[in-house]
Amino acid sequence: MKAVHFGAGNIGRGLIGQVLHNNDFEICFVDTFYPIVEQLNQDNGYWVEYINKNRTTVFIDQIHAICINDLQQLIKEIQTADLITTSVGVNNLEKIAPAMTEALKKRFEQNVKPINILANENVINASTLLKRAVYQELDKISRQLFDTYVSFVDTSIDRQALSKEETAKSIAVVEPYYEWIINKSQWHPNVDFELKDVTYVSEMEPYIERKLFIVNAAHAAFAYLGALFDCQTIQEVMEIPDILNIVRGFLTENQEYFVKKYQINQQELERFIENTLMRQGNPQLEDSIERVGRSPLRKLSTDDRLVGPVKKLANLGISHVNGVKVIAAAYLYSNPKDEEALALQQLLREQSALSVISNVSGLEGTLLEEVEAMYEQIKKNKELIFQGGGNA
Ligand SMILES: NC(=O)c1ccc[n+]([C@@H]2O[C@H](COP(=O)([O-])OP(=O)(O)OC[C@H]3O[C@@H](n4cnc5c(N)ncnc54)[C@H](O)[C@@H]3O)[C@@H](O)[C@H]2O)c1
Ligand SMILES: O=P(O)(O)OC[C@@H](O)[C@@H](O)[C@H](O)[C@H](O)CO
Repeated sequence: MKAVHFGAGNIGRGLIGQVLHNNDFEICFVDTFYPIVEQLNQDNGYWVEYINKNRTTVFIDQIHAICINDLQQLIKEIQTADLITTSVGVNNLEKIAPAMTEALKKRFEQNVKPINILANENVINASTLLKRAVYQELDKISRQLFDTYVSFVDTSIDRQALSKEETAKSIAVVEPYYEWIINKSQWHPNVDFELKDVTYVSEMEPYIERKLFIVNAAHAAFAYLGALFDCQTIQEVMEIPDILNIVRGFLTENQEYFVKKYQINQQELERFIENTLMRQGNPQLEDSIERVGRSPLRKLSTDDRLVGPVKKLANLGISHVNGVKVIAAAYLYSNPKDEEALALQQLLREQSALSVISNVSGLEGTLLEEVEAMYEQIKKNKELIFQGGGNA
């Protein structure tokens, strides 16, 4: 079988490519970054290195790659594909939609075999977002074809996937742990294979929310609090007890939401949180604040990992004091190499904090005032973030 995967970056190679390879797929990677396309074609594969004691490596073969602007080749690849997957970053889904749509339309001129499309991005319902972008490209007749033959299947993926350069080659570097959860209820009824080594569920919401509001929430909290105190890596931040305290408090607050909303067992959640913290603090990892804190406007948006859970807690009348601290710290994130961080700081120079927080995070009322007050406070004196009964 053949998969066409958009995005040959860290998780594309370090998780999706590897799992599909273990499912006997040949993979065509599609990317905008020519050097990785060239490398994959030169080697007909790539190396994955595990972050374990022996630094075990595995070579993933049956690989080739194309550039996304090579539309004729993309059409050929999608013509014979059994599965389409992505991991390009949420903000790039709209950018891949036109080429993907064009190639699928051509496929359906000759081949009406149904196909599943799985967008694997850190956002709630990434495939549904991609579907929206694809359908914007379609006229009424094509929509009917796509309704019949394409299923957009939401997923949640979890693995800390980095990469390193060795002898001018990019090697995927991953923790052994991973989770790839797929919404079975969206799987096309006439596609007769299932993937192994993944988890199928019938309801996606609790899983993607748990991933985003615990795993990614913790990560982002470490990144933005760490940046405030001039740290370089997540592992370095986790050595600071007062910061660890705030993040633990934030996760304990978020845990309450899961208990209330999904009646998930408290002890099970506590184990999940401890396991997350252990994974993120893995001393063999060196995960930069710059990577984990990338795109702060996305991470501060209304349904994402920081504001999403805090809004829900506020609506339920549950304590969210640590969440407010983390959001305020995120608003102070500045990094000249990150376009969104630059844009965020520019906004804060041009407008009042109240109006920026309201526009970027969609907050209003008391919660908006709480975040703004904390932002102003720690902007004057960052040590104040450790005051005020912040430990949940
Ligand atoms: N790295 C992780 O640990 C991890 C874990 C879980 C989920 N994710 C999610 O997976 C996605 C990818 O993350 P990553 O860490 O692999 O990022 P990355 O930057 O390493 O990889 C993204 C790849 O997509 C390519 N790309 C960008 N725009 C494109 C376009 N228009 N067409 C084709 N290719 C394009 C880039 O060139 C790059 O190779 C993100 O949504 C991220 O949130 C990452
Ligand atoms: O990829 P982002 O920018 O949404 O978030 C950065 C990290 O938190 C993320 O990549 C994690 O490492 C990953 O989601 C772990 O599964």
